[in-house]
Amino acid sequence: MTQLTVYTQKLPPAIKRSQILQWLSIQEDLFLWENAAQTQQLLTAGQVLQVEPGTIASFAVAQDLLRQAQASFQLTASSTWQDVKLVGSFLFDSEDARNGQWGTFQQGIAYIPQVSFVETEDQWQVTLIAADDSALEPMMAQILQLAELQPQTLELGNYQEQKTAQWQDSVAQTVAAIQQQHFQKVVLARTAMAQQTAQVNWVAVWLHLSLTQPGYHILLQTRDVQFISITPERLAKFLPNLVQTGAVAGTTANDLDAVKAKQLAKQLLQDVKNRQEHDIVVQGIKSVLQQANLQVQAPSQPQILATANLQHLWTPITGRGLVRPLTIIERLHPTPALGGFPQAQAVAWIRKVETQARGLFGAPIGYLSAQQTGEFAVGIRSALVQQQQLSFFAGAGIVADSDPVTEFRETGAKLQSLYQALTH
Ligand SMILES: C=C(O[C@@H]1C=C(C(=O)O)C=C[C@H]1O)C(=O)O
Repeated sequence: MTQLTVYTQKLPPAIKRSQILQWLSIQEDLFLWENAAQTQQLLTAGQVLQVEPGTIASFAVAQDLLRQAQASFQLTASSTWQDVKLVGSFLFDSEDARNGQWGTFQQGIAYIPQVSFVETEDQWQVTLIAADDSALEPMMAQILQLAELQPQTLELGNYQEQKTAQWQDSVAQTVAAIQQQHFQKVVLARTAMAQQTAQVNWVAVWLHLSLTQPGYHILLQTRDVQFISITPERLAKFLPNLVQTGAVAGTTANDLDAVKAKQLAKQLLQDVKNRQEHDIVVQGIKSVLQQANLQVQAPSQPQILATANLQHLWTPITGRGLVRPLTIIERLHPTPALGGFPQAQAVAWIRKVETQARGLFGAPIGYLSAQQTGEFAVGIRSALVQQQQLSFFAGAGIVADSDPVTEFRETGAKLQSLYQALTH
């Protein structure tokens, strides 16, 4: 095997993000990521090290890719292991036999990209992993000459949500199972479909989301299949000896009128059912961190996390100590915000009552450097795009006193989040 070297350099200040995006839009295998605070961006193209074909991108396989990278890549004076990143998305439930419905993404996806652009604190840098750096200067020259990419919205038709009666029945069945004490909480997902009526540049759509929507902005594209998300939810951010995670669960509407929005937030903070739903997630996450021997800190009361059309209860949670990122992710996922509690029983129930495989929906999506720093979000407010067809997914936490009609409305609003954001 040719020796691969990690070349990192600062970008010339004249290069604009919209030119990088223009260049990316003519590349293959894209991973575009921007955090919710818009302080970090990671935009990548190509793959240099990937999971063997036919193998599930499990947490162990991902860890092994990073190990292989460290064993075989060479650094230069200006690059560090921080510049070598694994990107991708794991599966929500790798045991679901129906994941084949997700085509290109049926095994999840994890790889080390060939070219990565990273922005931290207003400074862009590029990393190329290759046999030599001869491609780097021509690439910079090409990007500098490109026009700025303009944002694009999507034209969608034939929007159809999963049938009401069928879904409300599954909520009622779940409530009954909870009342019989099989589990305390289960998150049930609902789907919607729509057709793209015009061709679009997905990088330009991602740019539109980045310019108009709160939350993370994530696009995964491989062989003309896309997974796109504007999730508000962090699964975990990893810094040396620190993991920052949190519980996002409990939902109400948002409102353009600030007074009304505040009123809705106040009601949500006082709502017994939502607080209970939220608390199950807080306890679930805390106990995972404690079992990993981390020192856990969290405020005793939730705060509000707002998206364009919704408001959620949110409790930030940190763990300090010896952090092994992929082990933490493996244990956290799915948190009771997406699976339920207890975890194994909830996931088995989801597999039984939901009509489709979740694939990447609700799964950890993000990046991790060879220095074990990085961040994973929870892939909600998301859609899979296959041959002009978009499949949207949304879930709601079901507890003992959930009402099927209210939960139906909540999933409807969540399904609408990305639909509205893509088309307006
Ligand atoms: C499952 C989703 O959202 C999750 C469930 C929530 C809830 O039940 O209140 C809130 C935020 C998310 O953790 C989704 O948006 O699809």
